[in-house]
Amino acid sequence: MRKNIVAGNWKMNNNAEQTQQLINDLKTAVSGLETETRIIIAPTFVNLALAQNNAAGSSIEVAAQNMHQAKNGAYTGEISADMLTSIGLQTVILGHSERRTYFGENDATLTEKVTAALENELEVIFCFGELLEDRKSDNHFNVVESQLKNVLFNLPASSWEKIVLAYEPVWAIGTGETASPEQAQEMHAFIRSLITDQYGAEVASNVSILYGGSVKPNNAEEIFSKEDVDGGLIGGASLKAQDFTAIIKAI
Ligand SMILES: O=C(CO)COP(=O)(O)O
Repeated sequence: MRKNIVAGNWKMNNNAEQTQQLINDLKTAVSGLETETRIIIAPTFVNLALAQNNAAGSSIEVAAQNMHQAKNGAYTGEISADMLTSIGLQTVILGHSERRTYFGENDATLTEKVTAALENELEVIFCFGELLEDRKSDNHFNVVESQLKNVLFNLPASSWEKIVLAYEPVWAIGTGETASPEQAQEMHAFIRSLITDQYGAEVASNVSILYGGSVKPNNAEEIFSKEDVDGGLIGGASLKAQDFTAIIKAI
């Protein structure tokens, strides 16, 4: 079911003490909020169980930033879907551009990861988006279309209940440069039209499509006001309780 979501991707930030502190601050900040918006935070692997314990009883959900596609085995340093679900997690972020750029993840690996996550009944926040050169060469729609088709469009329609999309133009991540609300809406409408063509209007209208890339308290409201933008995946601004809360309130 399509829902507004504000998710914080903490990336490689916050040690155990900082994780506890930020969650405590967030809990206080969101406790009085009358909101239907789902609030998700994605701390680093080593602090997931701690975060899960700290967030218990609040409206804050905890997600992982990544997982390995194999069930288990000789993959030093990796984490499986089963390990995530075993500590009560329900959601994993997959396909972030930093994973693609620095760790060589591609459509083939991501297809395996999405399949493994869904087999373990994890919800997937699937990230994708074009590079600056793609946008400059007017190739951004083609890039996004192939990223979605190659990984997600072989899934059965029923799997889409467990998919959240996060459009993150790479040129807007951590740069302070956001897509304009119009650029975000244009791409989100295009994404929804692709899903309509492949799966029909019902599936398309039920998918939450988040925007990510330099969302801040001062631009969130305008971006979120667009019809096909169902919230955001927030990096830097999710590391401060006050900023993250302001973004949640902007929905
Ligand atoms: O990558 C992002 C979220 O996954 C966005 O990061 P910033 O909000 O820091 O640009």
